[in-house]
Amino acid sequence: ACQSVPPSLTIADSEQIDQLLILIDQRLAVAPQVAKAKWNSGAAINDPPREKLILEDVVTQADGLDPAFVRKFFQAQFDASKALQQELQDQWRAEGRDKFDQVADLGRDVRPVLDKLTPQLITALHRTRSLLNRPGTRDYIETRSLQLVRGDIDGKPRRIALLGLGVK
Ligand SMILES: C=C(O[C@@H]1C=C(C(=O)O)C=C[C@H]1O)C(=O)O
Repeated sequence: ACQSVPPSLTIADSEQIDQLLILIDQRLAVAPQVAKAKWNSGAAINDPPREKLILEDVVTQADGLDPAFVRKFFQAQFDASKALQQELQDQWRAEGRDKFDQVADLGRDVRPVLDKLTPQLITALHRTRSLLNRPGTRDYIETRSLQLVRGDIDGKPRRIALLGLGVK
Protein backbone atom coordinates (compact mmCIF):
# COMPACT_ATOMS: atom_id res chain seq x y z
CA ALA A 1 0.00 0.00 0.00
CA CYS A 2 2.79 2.44 0.96
CA GLN A 3 4.30 2.32 -2.53
CA SER A 4 1.06 3.54 -4.05
CA VAL A 5 0.58 6.48 -1.66
CA PRO A 6 1.14 9.70 -3.65
CA PRO A 7 3.22 12.55 -2.17
CA SER A 8 0.03 14.59 -1.72
CA LEU A 9 -1.24 12.14 0.94
CA THR A 10 0.21 11.20 4.30
CA ILE A 11 0.11 7.57 5.38
CA ALA A 12 -2.65 8.54 7.83
CA ASP A 13 -4.61 10.12 4.95
CA SER A 14 -4.24 6.98 2.88
CA GLU A 15 -5.51 4.90 5.80
CA GLN A 16 -8.64 7.04 6.01
CA ILE A 17 -9.25 6.50 2.31
CA ASP A 18 -8.68 2.75 2.76
CA GLN A 19 -11.23 2.75 5.58
CA LEU A 20 -13.80 4.40 3.30
CA LEU A 21 -13.11 1.81 0.58
CA ILE A 22 -13.46 -1.02 3.12
CA LEU A 23 -16.87 0.33 4.18
CA ILE A 24 -17.96 0.63 0.54
CA ASP A 25 -16.90 -2.99 0.12
CA GLN A 26 -18.78 -4.09 3.23
CA ARG A 27 -21.94 -2.43 1.95
CA LEU A 28 -21.56 -4.10 -1.45
CA ALA A 29 -20.94 -7.43 0.28
CA VAL A 30 -24.52 -7.33 1.63
CA ALA A 31 -26.02 -7.20 -1.88
CA PRO A 32 -25.97 -11.00 -2.46
CA GLN A 33 -28.10 -11.50 0.67
CA VAL A 34 -30.52 -8.83 -0.53
CA ALA A 35 -30.64 -10.44 -3.97
CA LYS A 36 -31.37 -13.86 -2.44
CA ALA A 37 -34.14 -12.56 -0.19
CA LYS A 38 -35.78 -10.83 -3.18
CA TRP A 39 -35.26 -13.86 -5.41
CA ASN A 40 -37.23 -15.96 -2.94
CA SER A 41 -39.95 -13.40 -2.29
CA GLY A 42 -40.21 -12.12 -5.86
CA ALA A 43 -39.86 -8.53 -4.63
CA ALA A 44 -38.43 -5.96 -7.04
CA ILE A 45 -34.73 -5.15 -6.76
CA ASN A 46 -35.47 -1.43 -6.87
CA ASP A 47 -37.22 -0.02 -3.79
CA PRO A 48 -37.50 3.78 -4.26
CA PRO A 49 -39.32 4.48 -0.94
CA ARG A 50 -36.56 2.71 1.00
CA GLU A 51 -33.90 4.71 -0.87
CA LYS A 52 -35.76 7.96 -0.25
CA LEU A 53 -35.92 7.21 3.47
CA ILE A 54 -32.16 6.56 3.68
CA LEU A 55 -31.36 9.71 1.68
CA GLU A 56 -33.51 11.88 3.93
CA ASP A 57 -31.77 10.33 6.92
CA VAL A 58 -28.20 10.78 5.69
CA VAL A 59 -28.71 14.39 4.73
CA THR A 60 -29.80 15.22 8.29
CA GLN A 61 -26.91 13.20 9.79
CA ALA A 62 -24.24 14.62 7.54
CA ASP A 63 -23.79 18.01 9.18
CA GLY A 64 -20.91 19.94 7.72
CA LEU A 65 -20.88 17.88 4.54
CA ASP A 66 -22.41 19.17 1.32
CA PRO A 67 -25.89 17.57 1.19
CA ALA A 68 -25.65 17.22 -2.60
CA PHE A 69 -22.38 15.30 -2.23
CA VAL A 70 -23.83 13.02 0.47
CA ARG A 71 -26.93 12.27 -1.61
CA LYS A 72 -24.84 11.58 -4.68
CA PHE A 73 -22.55 9.29 -2.73
CA PHE A 74 -25.35 7.22 -1.19
CA GLN A 75 -27.35 7.08 -4.43
CA ALA A 76 -24.23 5.63 -6.07
CA GLN A 77 -24.00 3.00 -3.30
CA PHE A 78 -27.65 2.04 -3.92
CA ASP A 79 -27.05 1.91 -7.67
CA ALA A 80 -23.97 -0.27 -7.17
CA SER A 81 -25.92 -2.65 -4.92
CA LYS A 82 -28.74 -2.86 -7.45
CA ALA A 83 -26.32 -3.52 -10.33
CA LEU A 84 -24.80 -6.39 -8.35
CA GLN A 85 -28.22 -7.76 -7.37
CA GLN A 86 -29.26 -7.62 -11.04
CA GLU A 87 -26.14 -9.45 -12.21
CA LEU A 88 -26.69 -12.17 -9.65
CA GLN A 89 -30.37 -12.62 -10.41
CA ASP A 90 -29.69 -12.64 -14.17
CA GLN A 91 -27.18 -15.42 -13.56
CA TRP A 92 -29.62 -17.39 -11.38
CA ARG A 93 -32.34 -16.97 -13.99
CA ALA A 94 -30.00 -18.23 -16.73
CA GLU A 95 -29.17 -21.24 -14.55
CA GLY A 96 -32.86 -21.89 -13.93
CA ARG A 97 -32.28 -21.67 -10.21
CA ASP A 98 -35.01 -22.55 -7.76
CA LYS A 99 -35.56 -20.64 -4.54
CA PHE A 100 -32.73 -20.68 -2.03
CA ASP A 101 -33.19 -22.97 0.97
CA GLN A 102 -31.86 -20.61 3.56
CA VAL A 103 -32.05 -16.88 3.18
CA ALA A 104 -31.74 -14.10 5.69
CA ASP A 105 -34.89 -12.04 6.22
CA LEU A 106 -34.57 -8.70 4.38
CA GLY A 107 -36.24 -6.54 7.01
CA ARG A 108 -35.12 -8.32 10.12
CA ASP A 109 -31.59 -9.45 9.26
CA VAL A 110 -30.23 -7.76 6.16
CA ARG A 111 -31.31 -4.12 6.16
CA PRO A 112 -30.09 -3.61 9.75
CA VAL A 113 -26.59 -4.46 8.51
CA LEU A 114 -26.86 -1.72 5.87
CA ASP A 115 -28.29 0.69 8.44
CA LYS A 116 -25.32 0.09 10.71
CA LEU A 117 -22.91 0.90 7.91
CA THR A 118 -24.64 4.20 7.08
CA PRO A 119 -23.29 6.32 9.97
CA GLN A 120 -19.88 4.69 9.60
CA LEU A 121 -19.82 5.73 5.95
CA ILE A 122 -20.81 9.29 6.89
CA THR A 123 -17.92 9.43 9.37
CA ALA A 124 -15.55 8.12 6.71
CA LEU A 125 -16.80 10.76 4.26
CA HIS A 126 -16.11 13.48 6.84
CA ARG A 127 -12.57 12.19 7.31
CA THR A 128 -11.78 11.94 3.61
CA ARG A 129 -13.72 14.81 2.04
CA SER A 130 -10.76 17.19 1.82
CA LEU A 131 -8.49 14.45 0.45
CA LEU A 132 -10.64 13.42 -2.47
CA ASN A 133 -9.67 16.16 -4.88
CA ARG A 134 -5.95 16.17 -4.21
CA PRO A 135 -3.68 15.25 -7.08
CA GLY A 136 -2.89 11.55 -6.93
CA THR A 137 -5.95 10.57 -4.90
CA ARG A 138 -7.80 9.31 -7.94
CA ASP A 139 -5.01 6.93 -8.91
CA TYR A 140 -4.61 5.85 -5.29
CA ILE A 141 -8.33 5.01 -5.09
CA GLU A 142 -8.17 3.11 -8.39
CA THR A 143 -5.28 0.97 -7.24
CA ARG A 144 -6.51 0.32 -3.71
CA SER A 145 -10.12 -0.33 -4.71
CA LEU A 146 -9.02 -3.30 -6.82
CA GLN A 147 -7.85 -4.91 -3.59
CA LEU A 148 -10.34 -3.54 -1.10
CA VAL A 149 -13.65 -3.30 -2.97
CA ARG A 150 -14.65 -6.78 -4.07
CA GLY A 151 -18.07 -8.44 -3.76
CA ASP A 152 -18.53 -7.99 -7.41
CA ILE A 153 -18.64 -10.00 -10.62
CA ASP A 154 -17.27 -7.88 -13.45
CA GLY A 155 -16.18 -4.63 -11.82
CA LYS A 156 -19.32 -2.72 -12.78
CA PRO A 157 -20.80 -2.42 -9.26
CA ARG A 158 -17.41 -1.27 -7.96
CA ARG A 159 -17.11 1.36 -10.67
CA ILE A 160 -20.61 2.67 -9.95
CA ALA A 161 -19.90 2.83 -6.21
CA LEU A 162 -16.65 4.75 -6.72
CA LEU A 163 -18.19 7.22 -9.16
CA GLY A 164 -20.19 8.40 -6.15
CA LEU A 165 -17.01 9.88 -4.69
CA GLY A 166 -16.90 12.33 -7.57
CA VAL A 167 -13.12 12.06 -7.80
CA LYS A 168 -11.97 13.56 -11.07
C1 LIG B 1 -30.46 -3.03 -0.72
C2 LIG B 1 -31.70 -2.96 -1.18
O1 LIG B 1 -32.00 -2.86 -2.56
C3 LIG B 1 -31.98 -1.62 -3.24
C4 LIG B 1 -30.79 -0.88 -2.80
C5 LIG B 1 -30.86 -0.17 -1.62
C6 LIG B 1 -29.62 0.14 -0.85
O2 LIG B 1 -28.53 -0.12 -1.36
O3 LIG B 1 -29.74 0.59 0.31
C7 LIG B 1 -32.12 0.25 -1.13
C8 LIG B 1 -33.27 -0.08 -1.75
C9 LIG B 1 -33.29 -0.86 -3.01
O4 LIG B 1 -33.55 0.03 -4.09
C10 LIG B 1 -32.85 -3.05 -0.29
O5 LIG B 1 -33.97 -3.18 -0.80
O6 LIG B 1 -32.65 -3.00 0.93
